[in-house]
Amino acid sequence: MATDHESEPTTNDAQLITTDVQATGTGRNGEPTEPVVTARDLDVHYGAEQALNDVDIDIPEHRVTAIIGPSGCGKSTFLRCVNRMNDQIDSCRIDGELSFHGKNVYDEDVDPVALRRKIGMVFQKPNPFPKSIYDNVAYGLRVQGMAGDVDLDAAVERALRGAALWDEVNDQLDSSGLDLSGGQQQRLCIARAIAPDPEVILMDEPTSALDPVAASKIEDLIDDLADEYTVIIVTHNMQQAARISDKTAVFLTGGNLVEFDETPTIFENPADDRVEDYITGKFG
Ligand SMILES: Nc1ncnc2c1ncn2[C@@H]1O[C@H](COP(=O)(O)OP(=O)(O)OP(=O)(O)O)[C@@H](O)[C@H]1O
Repeated sequence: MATDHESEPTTNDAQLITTDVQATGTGRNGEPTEPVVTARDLDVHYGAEQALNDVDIDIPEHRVTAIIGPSGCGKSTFLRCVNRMNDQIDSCRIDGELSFHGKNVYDEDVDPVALRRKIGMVFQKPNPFPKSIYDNVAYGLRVQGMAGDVDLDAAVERALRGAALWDEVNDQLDSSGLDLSGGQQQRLCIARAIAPDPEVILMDEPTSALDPVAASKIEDLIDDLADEYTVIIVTHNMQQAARISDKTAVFLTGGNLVEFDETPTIFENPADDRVEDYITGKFG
């Protein structure tokens, strides 16, 4: 599948991408990787309430990064900062830096719509539109003004294959997306997110509304997606984080990121006692 890395950047892409970022991690194949999403001194407030406190993190490309922590510690807030979904919350104030390829996404010259083409999102509850399966997947391309530039049928098929749904729906593309099972609906939402060929996919508890079989299919899919995309997933399920992620970030109360490391290290040998207490169930 052709990726954005291979295509010429558009003006909007150029506003988002700089190359002055150092390689800091290693990918699944052991090769050095660049951070794709970086936070520095990131503070988020809703009115007077602080939701994130001085967060620093470098999220590597083509890996699955899990964000875990107790309820209210700021996991979803962090995720929403990455593609500026918090813009829609009037009381939300962001200080510090949240960068995508070294460019602060909150700079005035960043277009949030172009940013969200590069950084797609999948939510907790499957939320297909009351449209056909085909139109659900084509939606992202149409809204981004890309539908005239690509072979739409091929792009829809590629996204449905990428979301491991094509074999189940290829003979019913005109049926409503709402008629699919919950797990299929969530894979349809993943197809919708990957159709515009983003670099990063944000997932906010994408399996918590699904039965175990459907959840397991999504977990397998997330593993495959990391070959092509950088995945950042918020999950309440620590076993899930341990199963599917390469790196894990642990946020604790007060919106503090207390530890970020390779997932086996976090679960088997965390540096911070509070993380050990949290993952062994002593609190949270
Ligand atoms: N739209 C909002 N308006 C005001 N306060 C908010 C808003 N969204 C979140 N908060 C507050 O910010 C803090 C962090 O919330 P957030 O949803 O990011 O945490 P979380 O770790 O994702 O929680 P959960 O695991 O329960 O989903 C909480 O105190 C929450 O009440």
